[in-house]
Order: sequence, then structure tokens, then C-alpha cells
Amino acid sequence: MVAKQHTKPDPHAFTVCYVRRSAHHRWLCCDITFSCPNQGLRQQWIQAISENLALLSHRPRCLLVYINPHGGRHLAKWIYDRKVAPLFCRAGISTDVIITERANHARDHLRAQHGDLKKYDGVVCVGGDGMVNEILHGLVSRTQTDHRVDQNQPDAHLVPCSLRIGIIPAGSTDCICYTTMGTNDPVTSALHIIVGDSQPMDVCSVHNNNTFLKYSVSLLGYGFYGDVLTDSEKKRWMGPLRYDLAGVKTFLSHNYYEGSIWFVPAQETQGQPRDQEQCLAGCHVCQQGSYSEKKKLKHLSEDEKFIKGSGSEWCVVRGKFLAVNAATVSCACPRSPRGLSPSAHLADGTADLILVRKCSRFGFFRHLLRHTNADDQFDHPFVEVHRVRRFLFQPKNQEVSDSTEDLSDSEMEKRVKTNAFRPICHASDDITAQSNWTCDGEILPHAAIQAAVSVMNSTTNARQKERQREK
Ligand SMILES: Nc1ncnc2c1ncn2[C@@H]1O[C@H](COP(=O)(O)OP(=O)(O)OP(=O)(O)O)[C@@H](O)[C@H]1O
Ligand SMILES: CCCCCCCCCCCCC/C=C/[C@@H](O)[C@H](CO)NC(C)=O
Ligand SMILES: [Ca+2]
Repeated sequence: MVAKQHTKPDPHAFTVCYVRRSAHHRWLCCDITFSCPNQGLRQQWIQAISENLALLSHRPRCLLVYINPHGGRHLAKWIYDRKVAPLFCRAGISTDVIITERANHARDHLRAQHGDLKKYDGVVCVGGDGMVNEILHGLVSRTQTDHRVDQNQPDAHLVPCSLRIGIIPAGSTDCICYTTMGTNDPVTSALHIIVGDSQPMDVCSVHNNNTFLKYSVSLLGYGFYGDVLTDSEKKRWMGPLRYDLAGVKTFLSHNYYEGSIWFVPAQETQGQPRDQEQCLAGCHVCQQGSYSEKKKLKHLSEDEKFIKGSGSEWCVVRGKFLAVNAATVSCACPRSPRGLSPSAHLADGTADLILVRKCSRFGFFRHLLRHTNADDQFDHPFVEVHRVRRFLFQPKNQEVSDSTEDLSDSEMEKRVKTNAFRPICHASDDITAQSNWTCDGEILPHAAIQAAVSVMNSTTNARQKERQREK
């Protein structure tokens, strides 16, 4: 990792810090000490190692760090100070640290930055999924504003951000960190950041009525998870335990919700939600997915891109659902080590849409239990899963009129684009109960949404930045 002078006991020794892989995807920082016959040779070694390290331009040198002291067990600052800052210091990384004072502090701060972000090689989030979402929001929004991309357009093509986001887990679920690294260990995260690792991620943009609501990188959940998160928000003081209590309460209430889900199946991707493949670094499905998507869209106009890019056919499923979940990635976390959709991919431009129809409490319990073990949670007659590029959900009282079933795909596309769906019932109609969506653990107070997935890759050209820095 870095060579450092060694003073005691051997004056001609020097120590190199390096990363060692350990069990369960954990990384450790280890030291190895070399002894030299004389001071001159020792200096030559230190200089050679330092010069070689300096050539690794993908490694960050300057980071902007946001710490949420309010998330998880309120340990974010302690975790950063004790476990992460010393490693950054050893690696010669300089940092600007901001401890957030309110929700959306980091998002607003990032949105307000113009040229000021240029000096950073990345942004580090010390917190949970909600905090990652905030930072993602700030960076993606900043980038779209800079490039005059209208985020309110559900079919807008997002411009990739120039900065990477590093995640130091200090929240309650830490699903985004666990899913991308396979562990929620702060030291492992810090070491991934130090060696300059990066991983493109799918980002799902969520709209309501042609108004942009949020981006999601883990779970968009309506029904069960929406209700769990809504209830758990009132119990924030309990820390991570709040999810367990709210989970049991929501499970017992056994609420179901009526509505329609329209979706575009991802026909051209290589993977399937039940193919038992696991997305790992260098995943061929993600590489193929982003390559074929780019190739396909290269010569098309913006309108054609929307229609072709979204696949060929809209499908619809109607009914009463206990849960409607869109997992952009597997959503693995310590509670569910394989995740809500174990074969979902990190950067294939798709989400797995999991529809859990109304069933018995016992059936639903078995389905939930399978999130925690190796059994197939989709192997139930009341569960279906589709790999999709985009979808929209209409709750019962805002359902799309049946006549839309006869629409051609391009007419359907046009309507989605112009949001030409209107409630088909009147004020006097029976309004069916509605849930909320949870988006990376935060509540969206909307039931009707449109969602589309795109791959977000950081465009940081480290070598270019290097040259800029030298100038
Ligand atoms: N200083 C602060 N005071 C209050 N809320 C904050 C502050 N800073 C950030 N937040 C908000 O706290 C919310 C939750 O934080 P975070 O995601 O870090 O923890 P968590 O919800 O416990 O963990 P997880 O999302 O992994 O379940 C975030 O949505 C963020 O907007
Ligand atoms: C009766 C047995 C019940 C076991 C149920 C286990 C289910 C665990 C599923 C965890 C959800 C993982 C998805 C992660 C979502 C995050 O976005 C969010 C915010 O951190 N966290 C939660 C808990 O919704
Ligand atoms: Ca995906």
C-alpha cells in the first residue's frame, strides 16, 4: 500500500503496508518489514516504491467525506475516526470532512458545488443506505444540471458522474455496501477506496406525473417493505432494531394492495432472475448488457432511443399484492446474505421486479424466511419475478383503463412518456388502501410511480486529472 520509514529497532529497515484478502470478502491491512544492509539501499527502495505508487493514477489522493452521525447505531464518527481515517492517512490521502447537521445536508451541499468538486477524486459516505442515496442524489443531480439534462423527463438519458462514491458502512442495513463488496466491514471499504477500486452501478430513476422523485440503487418496495419502513421511521430512536419490530407488526397486519404493474421485460440481457448466477467483479452479463445497449442505441434519434431502449413489449399484471419489490441489485445485507433477488446484477441496466400476490400468512412467512437461507424465495405459486428495464405502478383507484390493453406498443410508449394515465374512478368511488414506496430505505409518499433503470459509470479519467493537477 505505502512505504514508510522505520525508526526502531533496525535503523536500516522499512515497512510496507499491503492489503490481504481474508474470509467472507473481508480485506485486512497488513505490514511487512524489510531490512537493508545500509541506509543508502533503504532510501533507494523507499524511493522506488513511492515512485511506483505515484504512477497508480486511479488511486484517490483527495477525498470529500460526509459523516452522518445520526444513522444506524450513531457510531459513524467513531467508525471513521478509529478505523478509516488512520488508513487514509497511511495511504497519503488528504480529506475534507463534513459532519452532517440535518437530513439532506450532504445532498444540498453537493448540489451547490460547481467547479469546487474538481479537486476531489471521490466522495466518501459514512452512513447507511439513506445517506448513500442522498450523496448519489447530490452528485447525479449536480451532473445533470451541469449538462442541462431535464431530470423530470422519465426517459432522460443520465450523464455519468465524474466522481466515484465510496461507502463506509455505518447505517442500519448497509445493503448497498454489502451488495457491492460482500461485507459491511468499514476497514474493507476503506481499503477498496484506497486501492482505487470502482464498480459501475444501476440507478433507477423514479417519477410521478412527469415529476422526478428520487434515484434508487437498492430496493424500491411497495406494500410490505413500504409499510415496514413507514412504521420503522417512527421508531428511529431504537436504531437497527426498529426494522425487526416494524417487520413483525407489518407481517401480522397482513395488508394487501390492489393495482396494476406495467413493465418492459429485459429480453436482450444474458441473465435471468432465477438462473442462480451471482454477479461478481468483472461479471460477463453486466459487460455484455452495457455493450449491447450502447451498440443498439448508438445511431438512433432521442425518440427512437426511448422506444427501442425500453425493449419491445409492455406487459401488465393486475391483482392484489402483499409486496411489489424492484431490486436493482441483489439487495444482500446481513439480514439476508443472498438478498431479495440473489441473481440480480450490479450494472446490467435492469431491475428484478418481484410480485408477491395476496396469499396466506403462512405462505408469506415461508417466502420471507427464504430471504434468510439458501432456499428459492421465488418458488411459490403466489410469487413471480421479471427482469425489467422500466416499469410503472398504478394503484387501484388510479388504474389504467382496460382499453389500454388494445394499444399498440408505440402508443403505450407515448402514453407513458406523456404520462397520459388518469384516474379512472371518481371521487365517490371506493378508494382502495394504498401503501408508500420505500426507496433505499427512505419513504416516497406516492403510490403511482414510473421507474427506469440505467447504468451509472464514473467517467473519472484519472490520468487527465493527474495532468490537470500537475498544471
Ligand atoms: N445530521 C443528520 N441528522 C438527521 N438526519 C440525517 C443527518 N444526516 C443525514 N441524515 C439522514 O438520515 C437518514 C438515515 O441515515 P442512514 O441511511 O445513514 O442510516 P440508517 O437509516 O440507520 O441506515 P440504513 O439506511 O442502512 O438502514 C438519511 O436519509 C439522511 O438523509
Ligand atoms: C419471518 C422472517 C422474516 C425474515 C425477513 C428477512 C428479510 C430481510 C430483508 C432485508 C431487506 C433488504 C433490502 C434492503 C433495503 C434497504 O434499502 C433498506 C434501507 O437500508 N432497508 C430495509 C430493511 O428496507
Ligand atoms: Ca441490475
